[in-house]
Amino acid sequence: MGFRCGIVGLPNVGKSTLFNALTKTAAAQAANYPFCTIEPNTGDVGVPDKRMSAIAKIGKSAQIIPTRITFVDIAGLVRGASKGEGLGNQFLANIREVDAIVHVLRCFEDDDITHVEGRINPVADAETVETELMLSDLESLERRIVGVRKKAQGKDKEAMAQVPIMEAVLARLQNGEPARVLLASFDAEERRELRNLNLLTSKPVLYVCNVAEADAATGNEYSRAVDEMAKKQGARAVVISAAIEAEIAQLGEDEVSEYLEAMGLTEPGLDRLISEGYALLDLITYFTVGPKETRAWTVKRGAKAPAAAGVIHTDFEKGFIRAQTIGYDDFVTLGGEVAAKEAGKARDEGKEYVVQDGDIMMFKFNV
Ligand SMILES: Nc1ncnc2c1ncn2[C@@H]1O[C@H](COP(=O)(O)OP(=O)(O)OP(=O)(O)O)[C@@H](O)[C@H]1O
Ligand SMILES: [Mg+2]
Repeated sequence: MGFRCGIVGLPNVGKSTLFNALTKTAAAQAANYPFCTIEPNTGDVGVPDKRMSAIAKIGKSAQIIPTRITFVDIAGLVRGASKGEGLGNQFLANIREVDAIVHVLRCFEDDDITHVEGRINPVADAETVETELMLSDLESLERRIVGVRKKAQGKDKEAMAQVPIMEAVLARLQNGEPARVLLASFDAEERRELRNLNLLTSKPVLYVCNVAEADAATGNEYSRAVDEMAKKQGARAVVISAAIEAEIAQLGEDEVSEYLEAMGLTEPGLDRLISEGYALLDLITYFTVGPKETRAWTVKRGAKAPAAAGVIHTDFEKGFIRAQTIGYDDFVTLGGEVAAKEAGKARDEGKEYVVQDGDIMMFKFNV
């Protein structure tokens, strides 16, 4: 399955440059991982997590294996995409299949690199793309609601629950607002209904300001304008120079820190991008520790212990008995499993336990 972030934006803004850097870095970070069959523009990346080295040191693990998420490099969109312009239809179909959107905005000036609108204005670019997504949602909802209303009149329970959600979204879209603005006021049930509609504008968004190399450390006037816009939407934005990231991806491990320092950076922008993408997907991490490896596993926030066990193996979920659980802070402060047990900080958790980010878990199961 895997959780997927789609890289979206106007043509020629740096999406593929970023994607290539992402996937190259990933290969370097976890070379011991078997490579799954990968479609041309889909790539798995390891999620950097500083907690893992602390755990591995205490657990004397021979290896560190990060958890992974998937990035999808999607074709550039142009004005009119929702009416099939450019690669519009395919582009929109590709976005429908991702869980979250990484929206790349051109925030660098360079006369040699064509901008489809002939000027640099990332906020207007974001609106152009968002408008196409909204138009596409609007068209699809207007089409679907006719049938659902009919069913609701026939007292179909599912349809009766869907109609008010669809109407609320339609009202927002007609007002030029994306479906995601409704999430804040929706309860869990309404959110599920909204998610089931699988609209483009209900997916969470992260803005990436692709700046010139010289602006990577500080951002620039363009990225600050994007920041403002993101804040108003309750979204987040990161500043990255895809050009720098592409450069870093070519370097050897020992050259990276020197290069970063020369650029005034403390960490690769990609690490931040991956972490933000992970947060966007509403995922949390738990760990397993042993002499062989310290390993990170991903679950949806709110997942219970058996489901978490099932991420490792379906048998762990089917035969779940209990999970020995140590909080990350306890594990690190006390200095490992034995000490945590002595201090009474190794909890036996049952089927109803909601996994917390950073938990160190060991499952007891029986098949
Ligand atoms: N931060 C940057 N500074 C300068 N040039 C950049 C930067 N980021 C990308 N570029 C350049 O912009 C051009 C377009 O990049 P890229 O092919 O990655 O765009 P794209 O968004 O994938 O385009 P398309 O939608 O057409 O696939 C490339 O020549 C790339 O080197
Ligand atoms: Mg591209």
